[in-house]
Amino acid sequence: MFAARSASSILGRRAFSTTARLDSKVAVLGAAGGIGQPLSLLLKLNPRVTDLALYDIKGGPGVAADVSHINTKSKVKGYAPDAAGIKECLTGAEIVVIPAGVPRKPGMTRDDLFNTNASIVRDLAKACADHCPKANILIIANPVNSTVPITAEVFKSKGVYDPKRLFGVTTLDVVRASRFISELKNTDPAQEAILVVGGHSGATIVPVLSQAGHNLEGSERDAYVNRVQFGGDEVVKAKDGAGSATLSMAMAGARFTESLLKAAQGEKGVIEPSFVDSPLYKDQGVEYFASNVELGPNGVEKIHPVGKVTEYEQGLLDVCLKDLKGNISKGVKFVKENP
Ligand SMILES: NC(=O)c1ccc[n+]([C@@H]2O[C@H](COP(=O)([O-])OP(=O)(O)OC[C@H]3O[C@@H](n4cnc5c(N)ncnc54)[C@H](O)[C@@H]3O)[C@@H](O)[C@H]2O)c1
Ligand SMILES: O=C(O)C[C@H](O)C(=O)O
Repeated sequence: MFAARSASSILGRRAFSTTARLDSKVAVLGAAGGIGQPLSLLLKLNPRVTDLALYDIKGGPGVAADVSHINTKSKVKGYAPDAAGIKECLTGAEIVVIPAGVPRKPGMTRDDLFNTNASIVRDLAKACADHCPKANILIIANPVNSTVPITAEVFKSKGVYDPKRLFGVTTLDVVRASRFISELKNTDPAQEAILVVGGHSGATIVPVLSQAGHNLEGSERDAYVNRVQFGGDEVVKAKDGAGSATLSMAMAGARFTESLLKAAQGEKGVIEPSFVDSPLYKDQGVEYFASNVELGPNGVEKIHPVGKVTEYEQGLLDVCLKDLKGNISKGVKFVKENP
């Protein structure tokens, strides 16, 4: 079990169980990409995953052959981009993780990816609705604030939408928020649980530091919030044209998948932040919102409210809600106009 122990230490506070009680097929769409490859590796190391199905428009079978040599029990299969390939890949999947899509280059916003990624996600969502309508769908492809509504609209149009099973993966924002505060406070980042709410881009990412008992003031607070909101840009800039966060995102995606599997296998009290179809701000016209979500055997079990915020955090939330509304309606409109 060397591999499993290594993975648990990679994932910090979330240690893997060594006993899987159910068959759990996980499919990765975009498996040969910068995120897809390390994510597939981490999923191969997770004993809760019994079948790993790896699909990409290019290179899925190669990644699968490579990962399949790792001496953990799960079966691995790679799929080529044809109708039979995606059908077989998705059939029986309990979880589908979607990092397929183009990443940012310096100077771009996530919204600049919309024109390319909207149709990629729409088409993959159609395949999921056709071949695994009851699977939990985890959207990593950006802009998440729009690609989640796109997926929902596709599922609605096919009459199989279950709001409890669609998740925008915002875990990386929480991972960053805990890491960045630990750098300021000299604490163990694995023990820091900073709530991050809203969405997944710039001003829609709202860290609620006050609830974690940390008090930052003035320019230090502003710099912290800015770093959490624009952590993705830090990586895009450092990679200098070679893409965006891949390794930290793979860790975050593997952590979210592990949490869903734990909850599906009966563990109680599993909570992860996620961008979901949420009642919290529907009265303000915001249909999807990220907050802490308790996971269960049927996906979303309970959506936690944001809770008490400071006046400063409320100001961040107000800006977030305005931006989110536009991002969401852009995704909805796209599917209506390009079904
Ligand atoms: N949610 C987050 O926190 C988060 C974090 C990092 C990156 N991302 C996003 O994830 C996406 C992927 O990033 P990356 O660095 O892995 O990019 P990448 O270009 O390295 O990989 C993308 C992969 O998707 C594949 N692909 C493209 N179209 C496809 C299709 N129709 N079907 C199947 N596969 C397809 C490509 O062949 C490629 O292998 C980007 O949109 C990026 O912005 C999101
Ligand atoms: O910044 C990006 O474009 C990728 C991702 O959304 C991130 O937060 O790292």
